[in-house]
Formats: sequence, C-alpha cells, structure tokens
Amino acid sequence: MKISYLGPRGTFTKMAVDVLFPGEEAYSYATIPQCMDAVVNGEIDYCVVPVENTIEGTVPITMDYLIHQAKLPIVGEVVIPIRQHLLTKGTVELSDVKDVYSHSHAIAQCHHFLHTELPHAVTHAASSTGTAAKMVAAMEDGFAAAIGNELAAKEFGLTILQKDIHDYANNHTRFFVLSSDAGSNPVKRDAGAKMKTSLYVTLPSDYAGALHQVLAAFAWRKINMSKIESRPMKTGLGNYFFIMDVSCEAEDILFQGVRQELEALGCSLTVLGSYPIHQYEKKAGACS
Ligand SMILES: O=C(O)C(=O)C[C@]1(C(=O)O)C=C[C@@H](O)C=C1
Repeated sequence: MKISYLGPRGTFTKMAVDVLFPGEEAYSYATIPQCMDAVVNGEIDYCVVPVENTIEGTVPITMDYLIHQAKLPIVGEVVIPIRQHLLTKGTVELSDVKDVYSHSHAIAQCHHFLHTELPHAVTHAASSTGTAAKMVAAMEDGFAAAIGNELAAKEFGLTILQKDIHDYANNHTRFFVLSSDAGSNPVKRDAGAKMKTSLYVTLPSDYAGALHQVLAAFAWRKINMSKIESRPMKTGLGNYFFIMDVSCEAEDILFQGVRQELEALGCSLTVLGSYPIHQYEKKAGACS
C-alpha cells in the first residue's frame, strides 16, 4: 500500500501516517495538493491530509482543494494529539532567537507564546513543520528556531529549547484518509468505532430561513451534526456553501430522507465520504 503525506519526515502528518499505516510505504510530498494529486493520478493508493485543529480550526487548503479540485472520497479519519516544541540548533537563550520558522497552522497554535516570550522574533511561514526544522538545521547561525515536534528534532538533529509551546493544552489535529475508491476500507475499524459522514450543501438562493430549513431536515430525524462551517464558493462575495459532519452513514435511510427533502427545497447535497472515526488518545506518547 502506498501512502502520500505532507513531508519531509518529521511532520505531524507523518505521525498520523505511522499511527494509521505502520510499516506501509509512505511517500513525502511538498504540498497538500501534491499529496492529493498523487492519488488522483494513480501513483499512490491513499493520502493522509490534515483537516482540522483544536486551536486553529479548519486547514482551508485541504478542504478547498478536496472540494474544488481533487474530489477524492474520504475513506478514513484519525485524530492525534499535537505537541508543539521550539527547536534550535544547539542550546541558545530564548532572548537570542531572532527568527522562527514553521507551518502557518503551527505558528497559529503558538501565537500567545510567540507574543509573550519571543516578541522580538520574526516569524516565517514554511511549507510544513518538518521543512522548517530542516531549514533551521541547515542554517549557519544558531539564532533561528523551528516550531515542530520531537520526531522532527530527532530527524534533523535539533535541540528542544522549550517543550509544549502551544497555547492551549488540549491540542489535537484531525486528518482525513483519501482514496480514489469510495468503497475502499484501508483503516482497520476499531471495535465499536462510530461512523461519520462529511458533506456539503449549497443553498438555491439567499432567502430568509434557508439554512434553518436545512438544519431542520437533520434535526427532526435526530441526526446529530458535529460540525458545520461555511466556506466561500469563490463565485462572488457573499456566496457560501456549508460543510457538515453528521453522525450516521450516507446509506442510512434517514440520511436518504434528508437528501430528498433538501433536493425538494432546491438545495444540492454532495457527500464527501462516510468513514469510521479513530481517536489515538491512548497512543499519545507516539505523537510528541
Ligand atoms: O506541518 C506539519 O507538520 C503538518 O503535518 C501540517 C499541519 C497542519 O496543516 O495543520 C498538521 C498538524 C499540525 O496541526 C500543524 C501542521
């Protein structure tokens, strides 16, 4: 089985791959769209992509590229704990750190730390936390730092100057597994694992109560909605569609009823995938 991930080795996405697919062939790509393209082109069987973080919310590039370009079905999900550390080349004082490199989502998870402890440092966005660690390891002076995990520190020979610099202790990231085959089931289903369906709904036009009608179709059938988010349709200001996660399968008779009701209202409903939920809380030690 071939898996693509946002590389290089030492990213959180690589940790998610190791948790879900231990021992499988993992291939590093420079961007999240490239990971998806590799599956679309048939070079790779599955990709693992970050989709949502406790502190910073949705990873927009993942949802936008998935919905507008790649259109790959979601076949699995994993949630892993995220610990952000400040990594340097050798030991320096915090006050000596002049530049901080990381993925924009990782920087955002540490805003308060950067604001209070490193107000003098300039932050720079890198394509991943692993890339940031690799860049810092290759720099001449020791006054640059990367935000990343313990795996990246080991991979690139960096020192952990300060542990756990993320602003809220309960930090997790959710990853999707994508495939070109909606029927594939690469992730072993835990006993009793619950199923979730991700979908998006486009409203026919902007009228009073339109979203309320959509929500009501799920509510009176007692289908629990665990997430709803609006994203721009990219067709004009104020044009949005709604991405939702619900606690049932798309084949469920009640879900079919929602689809029919929404279509009768002139909405369009697109299923992004029905998949089992995996929470790797107990293996937190593996995700530092
Ligand atoms: O840069 C990485 O290590 C990634 O795997 C990307 C990513 C993200 O895009 O959210 C994944 C998990 C963390 O929340 C921070 C960064």
